[in-house]
Amino acid sequence: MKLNKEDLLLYGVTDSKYLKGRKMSELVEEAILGGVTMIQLREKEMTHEAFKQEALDVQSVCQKHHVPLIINDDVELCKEIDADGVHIGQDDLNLKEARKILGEDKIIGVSAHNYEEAKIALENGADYLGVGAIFATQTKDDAQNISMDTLNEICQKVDIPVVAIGGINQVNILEFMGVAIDGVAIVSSIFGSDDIQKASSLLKDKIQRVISNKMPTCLTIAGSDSSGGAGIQADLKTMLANRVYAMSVIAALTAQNTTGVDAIYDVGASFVASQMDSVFTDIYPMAVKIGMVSQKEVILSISGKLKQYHARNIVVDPVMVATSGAKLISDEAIDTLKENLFPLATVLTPNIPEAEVLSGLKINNEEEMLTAAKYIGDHYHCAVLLKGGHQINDANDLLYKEGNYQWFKGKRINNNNTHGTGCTLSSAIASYLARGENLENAVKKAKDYISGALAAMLDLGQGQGPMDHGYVLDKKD
Ligand SMILES: Nc1ncnc2c1ncn2[C@@H]1O[C@H](COP(=O)(O)OP(=O)(O)O)[C@@H](O)[C@H]1O
Ligand SMILES: Cc1ncc(COP(=O)(O)O)c(N)n1
Ligand SMILES: [Mg+2]
Repeated sequence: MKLNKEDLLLYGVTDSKYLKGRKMSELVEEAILGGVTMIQLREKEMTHEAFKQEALDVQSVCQKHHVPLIINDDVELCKEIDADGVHIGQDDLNLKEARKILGEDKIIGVSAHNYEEAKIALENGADYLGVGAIFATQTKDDAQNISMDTLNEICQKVDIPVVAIGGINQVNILEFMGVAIDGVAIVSSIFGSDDIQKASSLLKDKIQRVISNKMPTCLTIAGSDSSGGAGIQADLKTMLANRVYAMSVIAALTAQNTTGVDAIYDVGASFVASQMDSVFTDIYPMAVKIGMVSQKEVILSISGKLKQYHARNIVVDPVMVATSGAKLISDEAIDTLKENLFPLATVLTPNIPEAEVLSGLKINNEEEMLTAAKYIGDHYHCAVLLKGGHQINDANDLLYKEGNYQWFKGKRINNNNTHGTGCTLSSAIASYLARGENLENAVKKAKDYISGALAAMLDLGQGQGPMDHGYVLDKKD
C-alpha cells in the first residue's frame, strides 16, 4: 500500500503515557472515529513481544477503518506484522537499509529538522517527511525548534508530502495558515485529551480549513479615520484592492477629515487584546500591518498578543503625525513602540519626519536617507523602508535590510491629495507578504499600487484629500 497525500492530514501518534489502564487499540479507535487519517504506533519502552501484541491489536482497528498504520522506528516489526509502513528518525536505522528490508510497497516516513536533512531523505526515497519540532513539546525534550519560514521553505522545495510535528494544539494549529504542509502529526492534543474523539474531530475540522484555504488573510491594527482616507478604512480598502481577505483590530478612533483631526478616542488595551484574540483564534492572519497606536498600554497589549500567537510578516508603520499635521501618538508611546513593537517587525515604514525622530538625524537628501535608514535598521534589527513622499524631488523610497539597500523609484505625481499614503503603502506591503511575496517584491508591487492610486487624481474634501483605492477595479467595467 502506497501513501495518499490525504492520509497525512491528521496523523495521530500514540504515546503509552496516556493509556491510563486502557488498551491502545481503544484509544486509537476513538481517534479514528474523530477523524484521524493515519496512525503511528510509537512505543519507546516495551519488550518486543508486548509491542508486537499491541501493534497487532491496533492494526486490526486500523484495518477495520481503512486507516494506514505506521510503526515508529521498528523496521523489523513492520515487516513481521505487515504494517503499512515505518517512520524513522535521523538516528534510527538508515533509510536505504529500511527500504531494502521493506521493499518499494511500504511507506517510509523520515523526520527532518532542516532543509539539508529533508533533501537527503528525499534523495534516498522517503515517502513523506515529518518536520519539527514546530512548537515546544513535552513529548520530546531534545526536540529542536524550527521556524514556520523554514517549514514553508521545505514544503516548497521538496516534492514529497510534509507533515508538521511538535506541540501542535487546538489554538496554534491555525498558525499553519498559508504554509504549504499536507498535514499535522499530533500526540498530546489527541491522545492526552479527555475526549479523544472530540479532540480529533475539532483538530480535523481546523486543519482541513487551514490547508484548503487559498485566500491570503491580512490584519490591520490601527486607528479609524472617520473620513475614510487613512487608518483602518484605507487599510481595508487597500487590502481588498490587492486581493487579500482583510480584518481589522481598531486601536483608536479619530474624528478626522481631510482638513485635520478634531478628536481622538482611545480604545482600552484590554479591548484591543480581545479583538486580537477573536481574530487569531479563528481566521489566522498571514500578515499584520500596524498603524496608529497612540497609547503605551495598547502597544504593550499588541506586542504581547503578536508574540503569543507567533504572528509573522509584521509591517510596522510608525505613525506619528498625520499628513494634515496632527500629532497621533504620545511621546511616552514612542519609546514603548521602539522597545516592544520594532523588534517584532519584518519591516518598519517611517516617512522622512518619522525617520528623523527615530534616528535623531536631519534628512535633506538621498544620502542622508541612507544614513538614517541604516541607523534605524541596525539599531532596531529590522528592515526599514524609508519613504520619500516628503522629499522635494522624486518620490523615491529606500529599503534597507541586513546591510543592503535598494531604491524603489517613483515619479512624483502632481497631486496634493496624499491623505493616507503611508497607511496605504504599508497595507499594500502587508497584502503582498500575505500573498507569499518576499519583502523586495512586496515593496515593489505596493509602490506600483500606490502610484496608481495617486495617479487616479481623486479630488475630495477641502483639505489634502484621499486617494482612489479602488482604481484597480475600473478595468472590470
Ligand atoms: N506626490 C507623490 N507622488 C508619488 N508618490 C508619492 C507622492 N507622495 C507620496 N508618495 C509615495 O507614497 C508613499 C507614502 O509615502 P509618504 O507620503 O512619505 O508617507 P506618509 O504618508 O507616512 O507620510 C511612498 O511610497 C511615497 O513615495
Ligand atoms: C487614523 C489615522 N491613522 C493614520 C493616519 C496617517 O495618515 P498618513 O497615511 O497620511 O500618514 C491618519 N491620518 N489617521
Ligand atoms: Mg501621508
